[in-house]
Amino acid sequence: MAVYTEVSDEALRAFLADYDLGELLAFRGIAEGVENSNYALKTSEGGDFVLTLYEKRVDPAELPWFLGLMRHLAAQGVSCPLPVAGRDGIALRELAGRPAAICTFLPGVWPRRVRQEHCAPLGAALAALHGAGEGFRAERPNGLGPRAWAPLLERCRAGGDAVQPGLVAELEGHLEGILRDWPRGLPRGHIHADLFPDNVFFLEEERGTPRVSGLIDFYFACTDYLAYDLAVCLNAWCFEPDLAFNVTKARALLGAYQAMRPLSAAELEALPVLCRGAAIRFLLTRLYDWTHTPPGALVTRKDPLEYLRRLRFHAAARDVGAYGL
Ligand SMILES: Nc1ncnc2c1ncn2[C@@H]1O[C@H](COP(=O)(O)OP(=O)(O)OP(=O)(O)O)[C@@H](O)[C@H]1O
Ligand SMILES: N[C@@H](CCO)C(=O)O
Repeated sequence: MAVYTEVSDEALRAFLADYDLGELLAFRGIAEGVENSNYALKTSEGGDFVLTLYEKRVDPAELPWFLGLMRHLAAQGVSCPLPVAGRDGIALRELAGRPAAICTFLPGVWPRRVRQEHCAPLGAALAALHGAGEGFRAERPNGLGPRAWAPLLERCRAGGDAVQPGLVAELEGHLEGILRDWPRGLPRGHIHADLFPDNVFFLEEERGTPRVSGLIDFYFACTDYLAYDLAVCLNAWCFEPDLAFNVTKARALLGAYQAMRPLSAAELEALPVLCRGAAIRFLLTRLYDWTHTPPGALVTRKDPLEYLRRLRFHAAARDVGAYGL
């Protein structure tokens, strides 16, 4: 459930008076997502939009960077939400006491069950995203990169072993190895950093071939190793519901990505540790939410232990051969 801030009909109509979008025809809260409040809007002049009210976990000072990146990517042909400016040219505004922006609504649906056929289009879309990011000059450090992981684990220390006995010690062991092996000097650029299935929309083409129709939720985007984005996707897309790794999906994802941007020898060599890093990043943020969210809160907590299974898989991977290459 992700409508934390309620917006009244009157407040929304007053807000829209500053745009050239005509009359409000319909609006509804969107239940998905965990970070921000989202509403779908229909207006008489513009069609369909998404109104986002940025909740506590997004730093308002960073919003111009995210919106600027989305504007840049859209101008480069990436299908991503395009921030819509008011009549004064400003897209980032305030509504119900929160920073707020209207963006274009993207067609398609995200895959509830990832099939092998989704993975090649995903790889191509990721490579296109990385190419399109070139030329956006401002950088944003990855606030959930390697330097953040030890402090996050520390904050989970008190509650971690209640989730699974021995969890904190096991994670300390993994983290030490990840930080020791973390690569230096890989190609960098702007990465999405959270490209999970619920952030990628598809339209089904004839004969069941899916086509990516849009990428959303750029609020973890940052400037980091490009191959780390692939590691995030390998974790999020290539494990089955029983947490078995699906090497065919990985091969499709990596093959389509490499057809557009071949990985260097150093990136290939680093892939297993990048995957370990991506797994511990999501494990730790999930563990933090799991141990710090009061029962009955609106936020849907995600299972951190799914990422422990992934982490163990990557830790056992000797080299890139484990990913089908
Ligand atoms: N531009 C868009 N076009 C169409 N639907 C959108 C758009 N932006 C958001 N949505 C819808 O809103 C839902 C939640 O959006 P989003 O994933 O950005 O939420 P969030 O709370 O910011 O993020 P998180 O996934 O991190 O919880 C999406 O699953 C999608 O259904
Ligand atoms: N994609 C994240 C949540 C929100 O970014 C996860 O699954 O843990």
